Amino acid sequence: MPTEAFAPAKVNLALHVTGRRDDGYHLLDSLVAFADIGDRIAVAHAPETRLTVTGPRAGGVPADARNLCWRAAELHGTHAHITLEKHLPAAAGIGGGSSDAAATLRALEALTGRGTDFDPLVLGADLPVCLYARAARMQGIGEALTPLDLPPLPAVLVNPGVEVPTGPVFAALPSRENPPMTDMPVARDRQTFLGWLAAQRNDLQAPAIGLQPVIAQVIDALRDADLARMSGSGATCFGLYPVQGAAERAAGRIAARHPGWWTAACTLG
Ligand SMILES: C[C@@](CO)(OP(=O)(O)O)[C@H](O)COP(=O)(O)OP(=O)(O)OC[C@H]1O[C@@H](n2ccc(N)nc2=O)[C@H](O)[C@@H]1O
Ligand SMILES: Nc1ncnc2c1ncn2[C@@H]1O[C@H](COP(=O)(O)OP(=O)(O)O)[C@@H](O)[C@H]1O
Repeated sequence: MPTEAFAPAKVNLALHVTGRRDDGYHLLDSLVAFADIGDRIAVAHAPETRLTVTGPRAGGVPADARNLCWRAAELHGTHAHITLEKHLPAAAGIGGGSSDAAATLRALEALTGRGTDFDPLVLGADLPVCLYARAARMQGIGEALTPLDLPPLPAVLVNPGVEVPTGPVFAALPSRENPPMTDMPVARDRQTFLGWLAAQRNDLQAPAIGLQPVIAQVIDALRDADLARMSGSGATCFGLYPVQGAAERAAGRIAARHPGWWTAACTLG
């Protein structure tokens, strides 16, 4: 019987780059939320590690040891047949590979009863938050997490179909020492929260637009949202809407105008 796990899309609602370590990794101050859409993982015992990638976004995703799911299983020390049903675009700033690896580890724990006994950072800076899989403030290079309660946020995610590798976007930052997020208000009603969020930033947005100018068109396509911003190192952008129906209508409009883009309505929280 395979054991299944959900790999939700990760969205950086704000992402401040506050410094750089001696090893080149950047210090972050980020508000991370998770969507109710994502990839699906199933694992079953097997004589050796095997990966099958299926689903609408399987194209181009490696099905070998380059895949973070495969590496997660090897580090867990379990031979498994992993099935990855890919719904999220890859190299898109929404943690596809990291969330898949985290879901693989959750599924392997359920299958074997054994947890993760290695430092998840070896699989990437986004692994700790993707293992947590709930809204959090993320600091350090990604290892320091503070849990948060967010109001449910109806949203649209839009990706223009260009892959943006993370390293080159960090390398294109004009400044590596920027102010951290301001203190989040204690009241977490939607209006107060959105007012605060609008005053935060994604420091990777301008360098990513420099590398892929189409990202500016994506933000423009989301101009009727209460707030539109890029997630992670891009190119996926999110727009926040007052209610789910408004998000679904906006997603429909954007998909009709830009049939080549990946567009999805969801709720973040
Ligand atoms: C930028 C973020 C924000 O959540 O998201 P994505 O755009 O990847 O979704 C993450 O920090 C990405 O995490 P992850 O994708 O796991 O990155 P890693 O594989 O560890 O690193 C890829 C490359 O990004 C740069 N990097 C990453 C994280 C960090 N704190 N500082 C960095 O400088 C390094 O050049 C590194 O070689
Ligand atoms: N499970 C996976 N899903 C998608 N891409 C993966 C996966 N494992 C490894 N990769 C590789 O990692 C690269 C970054 O993908 P991804 O983790 O989705 O990006 P990001 O870090 O921007 O969210 C891709 O180009 C792909 O080749």
